[in-house]
Amino acid sequence: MANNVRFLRGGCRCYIEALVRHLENRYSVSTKYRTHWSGYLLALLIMAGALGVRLLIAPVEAGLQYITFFPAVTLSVLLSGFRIGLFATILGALLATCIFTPPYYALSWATLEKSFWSNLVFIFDGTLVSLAIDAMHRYRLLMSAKLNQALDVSSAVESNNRHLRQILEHLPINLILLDRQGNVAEVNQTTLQRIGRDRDAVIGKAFVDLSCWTYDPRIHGKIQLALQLVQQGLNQRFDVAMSVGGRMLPVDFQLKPVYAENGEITGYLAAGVDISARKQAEIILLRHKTCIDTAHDGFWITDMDGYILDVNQSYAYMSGYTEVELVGMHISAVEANEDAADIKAHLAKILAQGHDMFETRHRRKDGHVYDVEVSVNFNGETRELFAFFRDITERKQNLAKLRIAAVTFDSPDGIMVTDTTGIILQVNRAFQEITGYSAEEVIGKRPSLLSSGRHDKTFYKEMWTQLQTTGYWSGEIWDRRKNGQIYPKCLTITAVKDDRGTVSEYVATFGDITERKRVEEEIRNLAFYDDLTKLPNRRLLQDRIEHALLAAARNGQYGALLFLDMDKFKLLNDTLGHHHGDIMLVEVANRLKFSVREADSVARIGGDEFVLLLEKVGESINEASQKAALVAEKIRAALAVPYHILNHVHHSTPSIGVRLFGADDNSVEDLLKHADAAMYEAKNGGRNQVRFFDPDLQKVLESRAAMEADLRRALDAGQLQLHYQPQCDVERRVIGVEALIRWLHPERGLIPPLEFIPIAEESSLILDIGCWVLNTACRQLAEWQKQPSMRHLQVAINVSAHQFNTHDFIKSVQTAISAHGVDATALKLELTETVIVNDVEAVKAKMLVLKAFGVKLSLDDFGTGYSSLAYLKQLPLDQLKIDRSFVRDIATDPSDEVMVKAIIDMANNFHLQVIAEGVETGEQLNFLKLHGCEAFQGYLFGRPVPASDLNFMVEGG
Ligand SMILES: Nc1nc2c(ncn2[C@@H]2O[C@@H]3COP(=O)(O)O[C@H]4[C@@H](O)[C@H](n5cnc6c(=O)[nH]c(N)nc65)O[C@@H]4COP(=O)(O)O[C@H]3[C@H]2O)c(=O)[nH]1
Repeated sequence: MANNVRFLRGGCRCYIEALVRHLENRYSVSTKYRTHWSGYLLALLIMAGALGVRLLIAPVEAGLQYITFFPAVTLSVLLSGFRIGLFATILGALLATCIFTPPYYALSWATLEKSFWSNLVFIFDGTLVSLAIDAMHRYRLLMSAKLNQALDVSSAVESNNRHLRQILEHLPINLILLDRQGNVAEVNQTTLQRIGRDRDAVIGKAFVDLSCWTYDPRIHGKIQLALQLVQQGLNQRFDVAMSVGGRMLPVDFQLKPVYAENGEITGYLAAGVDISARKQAEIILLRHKTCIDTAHDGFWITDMDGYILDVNQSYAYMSGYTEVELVGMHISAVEANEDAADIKAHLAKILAQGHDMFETRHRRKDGHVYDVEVSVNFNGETRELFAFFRDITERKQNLAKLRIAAVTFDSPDGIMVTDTTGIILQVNRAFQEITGYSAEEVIGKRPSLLSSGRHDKTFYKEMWTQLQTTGYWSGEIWDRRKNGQIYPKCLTITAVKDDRGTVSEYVATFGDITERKRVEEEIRNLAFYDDLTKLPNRRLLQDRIEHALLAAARNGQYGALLFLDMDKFKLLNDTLGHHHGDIMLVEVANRLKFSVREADSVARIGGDEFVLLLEKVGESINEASQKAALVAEKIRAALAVPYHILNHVHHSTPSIGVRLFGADDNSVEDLLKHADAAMYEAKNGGRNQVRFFDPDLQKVLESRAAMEADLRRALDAGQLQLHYQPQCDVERRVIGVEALIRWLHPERGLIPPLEFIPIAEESSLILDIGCWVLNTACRQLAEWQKQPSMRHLQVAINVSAHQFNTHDFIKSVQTAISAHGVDATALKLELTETVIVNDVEAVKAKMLVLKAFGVKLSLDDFGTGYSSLAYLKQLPLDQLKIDRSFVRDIATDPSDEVMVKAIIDMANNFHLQVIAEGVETGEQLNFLKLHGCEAFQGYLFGRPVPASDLNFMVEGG
């Protein structure tokens, strides 16, 4: 039972809930509603209720049964709509038929028929009522919906306005509405809050006078201008700083006119946006841009294809292009190491890995290439490449320098680095090799460790003083190796300065110059010593004389210069050869060295000329002369001892000239010249002698030297001539001539050969002159041989010993003969006895060759020399010439008479022709004829004349 009650209660509650929902639906604002089962149930209940009430108040036969159901139908329509109303109507018709149509409470076909018209009317009415009520209901609903809709719109507008106002009030924009005069008409809350004023305090105030502008005249000006322009209908935009709570807020204001519907300007709207964030962003952007622009490094942005989009000033400066030129340029225009294909590949690599850092080289606008270090990043958002460039040319150069420095440090020169106090910091391998000390042994020590002790404190003090003042010292120094050996080194010390110019280290570079010194010594020996005898040469002698002169001036003592020349040395050289000559010179040098003191100097100044320098030989001129004479004599004696040279015994003596010198003398050259002059004097005086210098002699020698110079020029200038002196037979017929040289000096006139031939003999000039004479005489002979009257003449020419002894003398004679085409038998060479003084065999051999050509040989000046008769026997001579000194006094001096007779006899014995020269008188001629002389030469027959004059002489008889 309880369960049944609970079930019923539950069912009722469900039904009631359903009913409520039904009614809610029914009276909802919606114009639609759905027919629900609860509506049918409700209609049943209402119909049942109406039936119950009818039956309670009246019996079934009371009639008006349809009125019973009419209100129920109406209620059902009202509550549940047309369909339910129709349902209630049909239900009412059925109930009325069944209950109120007799027989009551029965439903049959008959009752249905009986109540057909009543039911039809009822159903028609019910349907009509249902339709009417439903239509009314629907109309109400529609009206109500429309009303609701209208109500909704107006409240939404109001709400929107409120909302909008709220938004405008609190929008973070300063909104200020101005009237036409520029006074504030309305202002939003944001602005009021920002400027810290009430609305009332602001409304009506001039916009330009608002306190937020901080009375800055520039801001006022800006606003005034904007107001003026906006009044002309132009929109304005300006940035101003608003004072907000004590700080300045940047605001971007837009001022626009507000128009009425008729297009008239009714006021202006000023809308200010807080741009502090933007400004901040701009500042940050500016900072970044400034950073990039002012960065020392170059910077650019490129697209992914390598075209430059932006570039900073540093890169522009670096590349030499302007920023404008660079923008749009492709990387390949500045890249020097990579070509376009390489760049493309490199860009792809950077895009793949997002970044890269590398070194390359860029080309400046002027073509100059420089090294750069590149750091590049790919920005995925902008799809751009950001690259920084650093010019590393200097760094590279520094690296190169460092490498060079490292190589230099590894150089064969020793290097030592010390700090400023002289403590050794570093040494290189060469240092260790040269000094013998390892790096560990010297680092931390002082360079004095290497000192040899050869230099005193002053030396090192001066070195450091120079280093400190100039930062550099260079010189030679003696140091000691670890093994104790002292060696010379060439040292350079350089002060190294830091960036501030303060000395930070000293670098000493040195080389072991032991070998160089040795070579230098060798060169010095070559330069200052004679290679053959190892004696000082002229240069060193001059140096020593200079010192001796200074010493003489200081100590007041005299010194002496001995100039000596070996007599007949040239002869030895020419006859036995230079090797013999050299051996003799070495012997002479040794004898000289043994003959003088250690302090004295012996020098060889050329050929066979030696000079001895004796210092401190006396305080007075007398004492000095005596001592010098003693030494000179000692030397003369020592050098006069015969020389044994390679199985030959050579006799030679010196001629010695002495020049004393004292405090008054100062010219080295003069001293040497004077000693040389004295030596000549000794030579001229008969050789093997000692002579002291005589000033007059000096003059003679000087004039000889001048003449030698003139003579040298004379040969080329054609100043030499040959004159010819006739040689006659007993019938006084000219059988030949002697060619005699003449010098036609342009200033001094005709110079006889005795004045210049001896000078030429002393130099090699005699060879040139001899060659000229030989050729000139041959040319003349050739001329005469063409003339019948002269053809028989024999031409004699003088040949000096020097000329005869030259190795090519024979060749020169042969050449002259064939060159001029002369008959060699007409050529006669007059030789002096000096030719045959030494190597008789060699002279003989030469003579034989000459004779083989047909050339005749005559021995000139016979009787004046040292000729031995043995020579006469051996030599293939044709003629002897009696010297004119014998002929001159032939009549007065009995010894000359004997001499001439002896010569003629000897010639006859040796089957030699004989000719007498210098025949001036008939007496002399007769004497000579009487004693068998058959040829004559002398003024008696004719003086030497030019060739042209000789023709007359011969032809004229
Ligand atoms: N007082 C005097 N003198 C006479 C007489 N007859 C000839 N003389 C001179 O005696 C010299 C003879 O020549 P020499 O004995 O070979 O002596 C020559 C010869 O040794 C040398 N000489 C001349 N020409 C040459 C030459 O071409 N070559 C060489 N090497 N020496 C030459 O110069 C020397 C001197 O030559 P000159 O002055 O020409 O002197 C010549 C001649 O002029 C005379 O009757 N009385």
